[in-house]
Order: sequence, then C-alpha cells, then structure tokens
Amino acid sequence: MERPCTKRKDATAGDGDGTVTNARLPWPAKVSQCDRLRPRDADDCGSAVSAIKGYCVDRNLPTNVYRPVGCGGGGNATKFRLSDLVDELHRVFAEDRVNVEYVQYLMESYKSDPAEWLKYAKFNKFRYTRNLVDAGNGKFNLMVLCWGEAHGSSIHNHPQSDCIMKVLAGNLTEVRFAWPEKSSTAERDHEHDYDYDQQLQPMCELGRTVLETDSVCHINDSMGLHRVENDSHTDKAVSLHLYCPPFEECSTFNQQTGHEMKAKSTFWSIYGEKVSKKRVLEEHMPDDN
Ligand SMILES: N[C@@H](CS(=O)O)C(=O)O
Ligand SMILES: [Fe+2]
Repeated sequence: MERPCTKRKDATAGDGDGTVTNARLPWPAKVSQCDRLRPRDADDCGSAVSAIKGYCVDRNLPTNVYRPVGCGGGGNATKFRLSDLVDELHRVFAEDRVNVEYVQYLMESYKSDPAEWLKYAKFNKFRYTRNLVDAGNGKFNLMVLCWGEAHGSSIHNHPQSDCIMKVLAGNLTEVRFAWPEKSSTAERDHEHDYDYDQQLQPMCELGRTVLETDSVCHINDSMGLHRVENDSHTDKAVSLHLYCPPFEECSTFNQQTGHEMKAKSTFWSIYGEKVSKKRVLEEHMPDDN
C-alpha cells in the first residue's frame, strides 16, 4: 500500500546549535506568581489520591504503599505536582519489583502544569531535544522532550526498557511499526550494506495514535517500534518520558528498507542547565581502544 510521503525535519536533520527561545509557545511563557500559587482545581490532588486508591483496591495492591507523597489528603489537599510525581516514582523504584501499569497510572494522574516543567523546556530549531529532569537513582530516567514545528523522531526501539510517555503541551502522533523481518539471505550479506538494504522490505506500520495534552502511552521492544511526530507546522509540543531502565543508545530504522543503525541518545540539557557543546562532542567520540 502506498503511504503518503511527507518531508519532515527529523532526528537526522542538520547540526549546529539551534537553540530557540520560548517566544512562541502554545502556553503562556510567563506565569504570574499569583497563577503559580493558585491550584488549578482545588480538588486536583484529592481526586488523584482517591483515583489511585481505587486503582489499587481493584488490583489488590496495598493502598498505604501506593499513595502519592506530598499530597497530604484531607482538608489541606494540595495538588499532585510534578515534584510529587518524581517523589512517588523514587519510592516505587526503590522496591525490588515495579508495576509498570502503576507507573503509567501515576503519569496519567499528573496533570500538566507548564509552570512546573517550563525550566526543562529547551528547544532546538533543527530537531527535538531531550532534557533530563531526574536520573531516578539509576533505575529510571525522567525527561522532557521538546518538539518544534514538524519535528519528529526516527523509527526507533527502546532497548530492554519500558517507555511511558505523556504529552505536556500540544499534540503528538505516535506511529507504531513492526520489527523488520530479516531474511536469511539478508543476514548472510550483513557486511555489504547496499545489498543488505536491497533485500529488506519497507517497514510495516501497525497504527498511529494522536496523543493530546495529558494523554499517556506505553511501549517496549516486545510491543514494537515507534516514531513520534509533531504534525503541527504552527505549534510546538512538549512531552514527558520515563524510561526504565535508562538507556544511552538505541537502534534507528530506515522505513523503506528496515536497515538498522545504532544511535546515541544524548541530553540537550540536564536539570535545567544546557549541556555544553564540548560535552556533547566528547560523548560522541569513539573509545580510544
Ligand atoms: N524514545 C525517544 C523519543 S520518542 O520519539 O519516543 C527518545 O528517547 O529520544
Ligand atoms: Fe521512543
């Protein structure tokens, strides 16, 4: 079946520092102190806590353990903030076994508040950026990804990792693909890239989902591969990604041939501070030996 071919600036697009300011974002770039302090909905946290409790009761999970920290409950309920989500993730990941479904549920319980993540939202004009929010004691990585107009990722995997992704602003399209099938001939000719490509097939698209602000999706290698696209040519988008365990390299795939290549997954900023160009270059240098 013919698929429409759209030209997009994807992960392979040009180099150079393309830092852009937050001038034209789909949310207010400046939040007054007054707005910052006022809970968007006085019951925000209370309802998140009861929903999480209900979720745990339904699944016979202990409710006292699976209570988001920082929410207090009762008459003094404050909302379930990004910092509460991070605290709760630390608590959950300190245990031996982690219920990924529950982690997804926590990501759904957090309602995007730009005032809480704006400091991590650093854009580049050429490609999407990865901005580390929390390194999760080595157990998980939480990061804010910033997508300029028409930016998208290459088709990729998440090596041995679960990826839980939530849209914080704008809309993103998640396109899923099946792993490419390698013929036995293709494997034999692995050293000759050209022949290898010729023997492979266009990749099979399994489906696409438009994720609106606050929607969450989950993928791991057993569920397939994906690419994420900001289809808008006028609006930027921001997403929150949790990877457990963290990874520093993944595979990207050519949609026409299924050809696989390794790619480093680097950060554009860490804890709100832009990573220096020197450090990015060093991280891409091959080892001496
Ligand atoms: N998994 C990608 C982002 S996305 O396109 O899902 C990354 O970590 O860069
Ligand atoms: Fe991904």
